[in-house]
Amino acid sequence: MHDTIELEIEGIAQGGDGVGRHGDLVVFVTGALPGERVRATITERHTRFLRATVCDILRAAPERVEPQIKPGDHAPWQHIAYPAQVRYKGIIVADQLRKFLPDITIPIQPVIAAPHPWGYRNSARLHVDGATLGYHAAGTKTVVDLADDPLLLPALRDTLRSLRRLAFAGLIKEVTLRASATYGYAAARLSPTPDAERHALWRLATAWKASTPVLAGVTLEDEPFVGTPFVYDELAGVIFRLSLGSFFQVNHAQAERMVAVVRDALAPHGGRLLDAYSGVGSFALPLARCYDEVIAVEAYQPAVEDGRQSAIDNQITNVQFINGAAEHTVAHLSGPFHAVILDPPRRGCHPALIEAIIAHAPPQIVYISCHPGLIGRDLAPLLAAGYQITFVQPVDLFPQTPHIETIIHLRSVVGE
Ligand SMILES: C[S@@+](CC[C@H](N)C(=O)[O-])C[C@H]1O[C@@H](n2cnc3c(N)ncnc32)[C@H](O)[C@@H]1O
Repeated sequence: MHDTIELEIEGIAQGGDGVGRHGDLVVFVTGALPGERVRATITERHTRFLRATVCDILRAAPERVEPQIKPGDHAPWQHIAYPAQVRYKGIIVADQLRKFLPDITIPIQPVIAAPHPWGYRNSARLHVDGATLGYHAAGTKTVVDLADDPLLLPALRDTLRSLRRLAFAGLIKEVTLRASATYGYAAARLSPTPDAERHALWRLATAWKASTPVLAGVTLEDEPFVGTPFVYDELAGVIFRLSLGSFFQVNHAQAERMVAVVRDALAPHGGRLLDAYSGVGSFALPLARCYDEVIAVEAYQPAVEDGRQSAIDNQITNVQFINGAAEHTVAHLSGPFHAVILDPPRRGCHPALIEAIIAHAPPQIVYISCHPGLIGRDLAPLLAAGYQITFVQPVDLFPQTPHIETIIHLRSVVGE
């Protein structure tokens, strides 16, 4: 039997929970908003804090709205009006920076809000359990059926609707979808169950493609299977070839804005740019015209192949893609670099990469974080090496969720 407590919610935490107090303890309450009084069920007890989940809202905040998706794990902030989501994301970034860098006054720009708070996602990864097709419930492997997902672009909603009409049970355990935001079509990747027969999978993929006008192809894992294995999408004036497994920002409109922010931040351009964790070259290729040479380092081979092919397709000749782990590769590159972009995955930058960047001593660095809690850890050695933050620009790539993308520009003040 879990205990319940009543409390006032006074703040918002990294990760999206409301924050209140119970006696001397801080309480992180999932589903609660600042300004609310709630009754909450305690789910975890620690020495200095508790975790809890809202069970009754005794006084609702004016920002609270009716959720669109039930159950709601897939869009954990959908109960917050969109302008308040944007405001809270700004507060979270500011709090995290203050926590890790308390002695530095940091200019934080207002969060760039998304133009479409719903219907923006260009990719999805769904799981299959028997005849249930859906997403994992938060922190579990339980597959929750979501008849329709309003976070997705229309091409993905159509593609999923037609898959639901087919007999996929027992054949597949996972489906990855990618849509082209520019051209309005999709491709899919199936992960088969161990017992699935190839011919049965082929019949499923063929029937799915034939009954879905916007579905251009289906791969079996990474193997081309039916139709095209690629999606083409245009970003910042470059047409990208995208394999199903390559990273590409899920929110196309906001990805355009990110490229513009990074390009403007790095002006004046010229010389050599290093794009570490480059993916398919979402920054490297659009910025190629601003530099004499761009070196893009990426660990995932299919993304490197996509990047190289996109460079050829777009007649970009001054970008070199290197397939390798950035932490092993960058130290061996010959410099100088006039600017560096660091856009690591959620776990942040490898310390060996930060060391290698410091050794190259580029005058400017753009660090892009998708985890505000790690910004301080990754930036501390750069600040100690003589870089200063010139500005911080949060961008909302993930409406209806507490995830935040933050662009940080640093300039070397060594020798100034
Ligand atoms: C957040 S994504 C950024 C990709 C790209 N900058 C973009 O905006 O599309 C991080 C990328 O880092 C790659 N990656 C992960 N670990 C890596 C490593 N150790 N070295 C190089 N690349 C890595 C991932 O495959 C992914 O493409």
